[in-house]
Amino acid sequence: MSEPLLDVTDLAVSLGRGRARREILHGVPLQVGAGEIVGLIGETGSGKTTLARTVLGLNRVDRGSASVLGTDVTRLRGSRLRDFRRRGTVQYVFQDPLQSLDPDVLVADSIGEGLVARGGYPRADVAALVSAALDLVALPTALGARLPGELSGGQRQRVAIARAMVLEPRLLLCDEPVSALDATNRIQILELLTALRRDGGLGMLFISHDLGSVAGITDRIAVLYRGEVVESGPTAQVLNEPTHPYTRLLIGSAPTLNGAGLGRSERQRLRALLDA
Ligand SMILES: Nc1ncnc2c1ncn2[C@@H]1O[C@H](COP(=O)(O)OP(=O)(O)OP(=O)(O)O)[C@@H](O)[C@H]1O
Repeated sequence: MSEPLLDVTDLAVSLGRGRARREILHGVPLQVGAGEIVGLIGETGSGKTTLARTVLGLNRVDRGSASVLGTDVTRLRGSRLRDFRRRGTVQYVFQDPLQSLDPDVLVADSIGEGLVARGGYPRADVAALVSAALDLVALPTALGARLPGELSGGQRQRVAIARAMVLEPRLLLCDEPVSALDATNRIQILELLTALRRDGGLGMLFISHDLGSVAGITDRIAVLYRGEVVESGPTAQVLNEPTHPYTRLLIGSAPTLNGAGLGRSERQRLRALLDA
């Protein structure tokens, strides 16, 4: 890999106030290269979203760094952080597209919002770029005249992706982007994300609790367990030769990945190993 798009080194983050404050990430390493899709897999509460939010500059860190194209986002404050966000180099796609789409704002205006905030685009250019972004996610321009509530779940997720892509990001943080979708939409959105990566140097961090849904599209996988990356490597290697009990448990719990799945006693044995 040449210089990584995202280079996270020894990242430690604490959250919460007062006596409830505790360390969530304990020295995490993670890299995403240009044109690469990296899966960040872990159970609920393992710290996946915390890591993504830190890459957006939303969390203070205890130690370590999170560099995007050589800029350590964790050190940016005030106007430098606002400039970084406005540039749109890193974009976030949520599990629930309604988190990024205002229900009272027309789809086209939602998609164009980031361009307007960036400034310097005549109205006609915004409209053309919004139309191109809708086309990129295989939606008709006419759909821009609707409200998010007038779309299907799959269409809404496409709009959320268009809203991210219109800013020509270099890195897309996809946080469980298909978890709320039915099987058909899930496959279509995964295909769309794979195509977006193919067409340029876009890197993606694909966050999921479900190894099965990311195995097919990721180049590499990092397994996050209780705030630590316990295993990482090329996807095939992680799937075929898992070294950590938690990874073995994940693979065993995804029957589509290994045929039969793990028996109950083997699952119990691995859980006991983890709890030891
Ligand atoms: N603002 C906050 N203040 C205190 N604790 C927090 C805060 N945000 C998250 N946490 C805690 O940090 C831990 C990690 O949360 P995070 O959302 O990063 O996990 P996750 O792996 O993304 O989980 P999920 O798959 O359920 O989204 C959890 O124990 C959560 O309760």
